[in-house]
Amino acid sequence: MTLVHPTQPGRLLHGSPGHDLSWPAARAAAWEAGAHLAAHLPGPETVPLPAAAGRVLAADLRARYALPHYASSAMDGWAVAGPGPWRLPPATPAGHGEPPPLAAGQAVPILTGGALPQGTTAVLRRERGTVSEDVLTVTGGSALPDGTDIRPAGTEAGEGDLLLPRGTRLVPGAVAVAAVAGADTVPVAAPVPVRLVFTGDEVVTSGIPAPGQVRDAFGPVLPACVAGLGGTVDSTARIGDSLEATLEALDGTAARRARILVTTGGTGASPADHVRPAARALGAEFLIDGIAMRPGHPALLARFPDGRLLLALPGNPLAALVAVATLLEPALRAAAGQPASSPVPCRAAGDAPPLPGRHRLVPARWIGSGADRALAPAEHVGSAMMRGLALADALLVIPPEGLREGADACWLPLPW
Ligand SMILES: Nc1nc2c(c(=O)[nH]1)N[C@H]1C(S)=C(S)[C@@H](COP(=O)(O)OP(=O)(O)OC[C@H]3O[C@@H](n4cnc5c(N)ncnc54)[C@H](O)[C@@H]3O)O[C@H]1N2
Ligand code: MOO
Repeated sequence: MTLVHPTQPGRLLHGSPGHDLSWPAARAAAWEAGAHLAAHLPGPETVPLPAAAGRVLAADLRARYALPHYASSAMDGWAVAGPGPWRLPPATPAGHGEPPPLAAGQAVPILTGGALPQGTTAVLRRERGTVSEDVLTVTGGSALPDGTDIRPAGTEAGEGDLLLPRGTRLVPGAVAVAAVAGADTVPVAAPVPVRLVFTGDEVVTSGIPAPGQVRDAFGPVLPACVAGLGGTVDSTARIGDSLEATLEALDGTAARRARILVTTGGTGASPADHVRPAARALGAEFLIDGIAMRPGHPALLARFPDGRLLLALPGNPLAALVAVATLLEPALRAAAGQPASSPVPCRAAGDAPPLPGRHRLVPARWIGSGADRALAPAEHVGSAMMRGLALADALLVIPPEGLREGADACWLPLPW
């Protein structure tokens, strides 16, 4: 099976392809640019826990007490002491309060999560017990080993255990563990304000596009990508293909509030493409001026004199999202105080011919299982196509020398 076609002969590339940065070097440079930005952002702030979702933790979070902090019941039923049968106190309702101690041969009703009385040796779950005249027995008479359905204190964490390292993005599970561990407020990294600028006279945002028009693939998705990587969308703009509009979009009041500007389209060298000329006119330093990768080679990373980063994504939708995974992911993660991510080793399903000097990133899906698990490139993965990416599990990274069926390869997570 052939994964991708080799370079079409005679295909023109933007700029001077010999100067495109290699894909690994581009990722490293994007990380460095983000880390440089982070060093110039305001320090961490403390926010109430309910406002912390999506933010990045600025200090290690430790358990303020053992989890659970008291021995508790894992089931609704009875706390029992010693071997049965057990005598029940008359008409004691199950509750969550501190119960009186149990002597051997006694039992008391208990609820899931309830504190166990001192002396408890096991919990008998409701459906396994029979009560007759205040005497409780195990239904069917089987034994109840000590420790059954007891959650001992500290089984999940001891007091002071590290639960979330600094740099963790506070996804719902992380917020929940912070809450159960006793956090009321958390220190989070300063927000990284991002401005999104969508270019293109031909781009329409609703309905059926006329011939020559395209439906905007980026407006509905880039905010989610930015949030998923730890950034905050501060403003958005939609502009036509003019230099004046591009200059204003990159340097107006809203643009100056942002620390990272992300543009879509207009990265080429045609008279309708204004991102590079505008960046140059504004004195930007080009950190990455094209990447030796496919798709997405015209992507650009530049720094304005005031330190703001410009990340220019190519207009072709798959190219743009591959550039998000290649550049925005490391840059924004670094700026937001998260650790670097690295490509993950895997096996590739199928062959890919060499493409000298260029990495290829292909939307791919997992096939097989166990030792046969491998990433197989999806269909519909042309640079202007979204169908393959839509159902992909990952981006398969094909090195310039290509891949043989079953060869060791690596993958990048999708940037959301
Ligand atoms: N002569 C050459 N032409 C092109 C080259 C080349 O090397 N030489 N490279 C091609 C590659 S690769 C890419 S990628 C694109 C990059 O184009 P631009 O960044 O300048 O983007 P545009 O020209 O504005 O648009 C390209 C394409 O993408 C569509 N587009 C733009 N915005 C959106 C959007 N919001 N949603 C969906 N689609 C969008 C646009 O309509 C065009 O079809 O250049 C190639 N050309
Ligand atoms: O290779 Mo372009 O960057 O078509 O997508």
